[in-house]
Amino acid sequence: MTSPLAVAVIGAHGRMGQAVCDAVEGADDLTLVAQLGADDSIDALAGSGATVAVEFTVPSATEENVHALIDAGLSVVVGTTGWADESLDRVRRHLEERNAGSDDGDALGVLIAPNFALSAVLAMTFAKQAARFFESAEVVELHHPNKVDAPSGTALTTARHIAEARAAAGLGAMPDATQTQVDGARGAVVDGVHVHAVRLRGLVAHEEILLGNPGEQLTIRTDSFDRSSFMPGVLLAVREVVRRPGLTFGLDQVLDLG
Ligand SMILES: NC(=O)C1=CN([C@@H]2O[C@H](COP(=O)(O)OP(=O)(O)OC[C@H]3O[C@@H](n4cnc5c(N)ncnc54)[C@H](O)[C@@H]3O)[C@@H](O)[C@H]2O)C=CC1
Ligand SMILES: O=C(O)C1=N[C@H](C(=O)O)C[C@H](O)C1
Repeated sequence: MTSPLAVAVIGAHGRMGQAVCDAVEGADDLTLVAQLGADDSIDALAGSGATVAVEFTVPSATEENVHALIDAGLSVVVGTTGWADESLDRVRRHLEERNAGSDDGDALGVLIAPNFALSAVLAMTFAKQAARFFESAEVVELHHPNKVDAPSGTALTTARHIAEARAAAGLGAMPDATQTQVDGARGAVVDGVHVHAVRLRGLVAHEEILLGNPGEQLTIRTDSFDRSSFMPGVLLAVREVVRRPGLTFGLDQVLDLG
């Protein structure tokens, strides 16, 4: 029998961190060896035996944590939002330097996913597939009011995928004759796609992608009613990241949906 994969959780006292600790403890093939909070240094992992870290913290801390975890010799699964292209490039380069000359078994991986819920991953995939067939597309994300960032990482990724698909299909700007009377009335604009953020007590994490043509509409909707929805994806990522040297962005890559 192979020994369980040793997992450290960074941001362990947060909403997602706590759920991840419980999920890891409930998995026969994983063992929880460290739980770090905001006041702990990554150096505290020395001697823990951790092979993989799961990182759910805050956008302002996540990149620094990931570099420190690579330096500490761990593969990393990241759910924290706020990843710009330049940050992803820095992590990709760091991994290339760290993995140069390593045996396959020693090479490190980092898997960053804006959303680990299967329904959300599929919604993003379907939106990307549908985008080229519609004149109009807008994204509405709806979350609990304790969320620190807007728009959500999922909505940003969805909008970017829609914009890429439209550009590849040669579609121009979307029809929109509106003159806004109040700043922000039409939401944020991400690569030409309008994105609207709702914060409402009682919600967890939800997104609607609205696609319109003359006389018809396609609505793609994903709802996470509970943080348990993210756990199968997080655990899958933990098991996969040790087999995937380098940077992987999006759970769709692991599910062969990319
Ligand atoms: N990818 C996905 O599927 C999901 C991603 N998220 C994202 O995960 C992040 C965390 O979300 P929540 O758990 O709801 O937030 P939260 O606010 O409940 O938890 C964040 C935790 O990180 C801790 N923290 C802050 N700086 C730290 C540092 N330098 N080192 C260690 N811990 C630190 C905080 O003290 C807090 O306990 C957000 O960016 C959120 O958007 C949330 C849900 C699903
Ligand atoms: O903060 C949250 O709760 C969530 N954050 C992620 C995001 O910003 O996309 C994923 C999910 O929407 C929940």
